[in-house]
Amino acid sequence: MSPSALASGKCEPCKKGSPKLSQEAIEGHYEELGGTQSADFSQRLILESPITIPYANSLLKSYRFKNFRTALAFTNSVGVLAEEQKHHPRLITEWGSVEVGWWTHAIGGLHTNDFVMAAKTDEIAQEAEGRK
Ligand SMILES: C[C@H](O)[C@H](O)[C@H]1CNC2=NC(N)=NC(=O)C2=N1
Repeated sequence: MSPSALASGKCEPCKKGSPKLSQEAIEGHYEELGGTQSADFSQRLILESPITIPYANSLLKSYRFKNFRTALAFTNSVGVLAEEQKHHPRLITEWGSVEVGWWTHAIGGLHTNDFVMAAKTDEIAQEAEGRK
């Protein structure tokens, strides 16, 4: 799947028994997302953390903005997408940046939904006002 294929995907209902992605599938999707990155993005994948932290096995990315207003507008757009797709991120909005975290709490790990949402979030960011 290319980044644009991921971005045009739809989230499927995810229940407790849904399978987690394999390490191989995660790395494949992660590379696909990498194609949409630009230098001012920082994206990292936290996998197999030796300590128990709430966001181990999640897909995190910081998007930078010129001020708080534009960061908040982007946050709200991602929120609208989340409600549409019924898949919800962790959002940390600060002056000049928003950190978006995707993971699937129903399975305690990463699902294709997370990569679909990350690709859609990148698209929103590309159109967002006040990107830095
Ligand atoms: C019933 C509802 O669709 C589920 O609880 C959804 C809601 N949004 C969700 N969002 C995320 N990130 N992970 C989930 O497992 C999840 N489950």
